[in-house]
Amino acid sequence: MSDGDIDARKRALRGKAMRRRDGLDPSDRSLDALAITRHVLAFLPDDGSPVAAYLAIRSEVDPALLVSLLRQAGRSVGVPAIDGHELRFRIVRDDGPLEPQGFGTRAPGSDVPEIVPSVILVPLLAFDAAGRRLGYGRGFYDRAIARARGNGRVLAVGLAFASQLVEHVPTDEHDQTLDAVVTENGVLVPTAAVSPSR
Ligand SMILES: Nc1nc2c(c(=O)[nH]1)N(C=O)[C@@H](CNc1ccc(C(=O)N[C@@H](CCC(=O)O)C(=O)O)cc1)CN2
Ligand SMILES: Nc1ncnc2c1ncn2[C@@H]1O[C@H](COP(=O)(O)OP(=O)(O)OP(=O)(O)O)[C@@H](O)[C@H]1O
Repeated sequence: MSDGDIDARKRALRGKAMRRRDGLDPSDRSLDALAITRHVLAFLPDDGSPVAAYLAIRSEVDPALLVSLLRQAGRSVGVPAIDGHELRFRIVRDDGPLEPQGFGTRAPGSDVPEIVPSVILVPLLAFDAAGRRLGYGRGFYDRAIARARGNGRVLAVGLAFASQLVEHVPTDEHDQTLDAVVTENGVLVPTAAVSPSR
């Protein structure tokens, strides 16, 4: 299958997955985010290492409570800022100013120090049981995860509502598979053998 076909399949799934997630009831989303927070806290290595989270947009799983609990536990937490084609994870501070980043996202400015995360919490539109993930289609997270993996051990953990699970996410060679996906139902650790996607 050509890359063009994969891109077209991704685009079709992206639209469908966005509509499905946007259609979830907001109070269900809040309750599910609470359950996801509990599952993540039980699952993450309790080693005080830095964690990359994100500032939720649209109907994403909102990790805000998780971020404050991790910070209260003394961990550095970063959120993504776009720097050219790369994401930098800048430290979250109380009431620190945020700059608009496009697509409704905001981030701490370039004066704010970066973290090198040992865990990256990843937003997504759809995932499958093998840990394949679909994002907004700019490849930012694929590049960030690939770079972090190139520099050492990192756990890429998707945060998702269980209803975002699909049969199969089409992938190309750039796509990074998640080490785990946490939903309101618990932690999904993908089975080792990831079958070829095409
Ligand atoms: N909460 C959150 N923060 C995040 C991400 C995310 O997925 N979720 N990102 C994960 O990557 C990065 C931001 N991703 C972006 C993705 C697309 C565009 C963008 O401008 N997209 C379109 C506009 C489309 C539209 O408005 O409908 C464009 O190409 O012009 C900007 C940022 C970093 N921060
Ligand atoms: N490591 C990489 N190097 C170069 N290009 C890449 C890399 N990763 C992804 N891309 C390119 O970025 C574009 C978007 O990728 P893709 O559709 O996989 O994004 P996504 O996973 O849906 O979104 P995101 O990672 O931004 O949340 C594709 O054209 C892909 O080829």
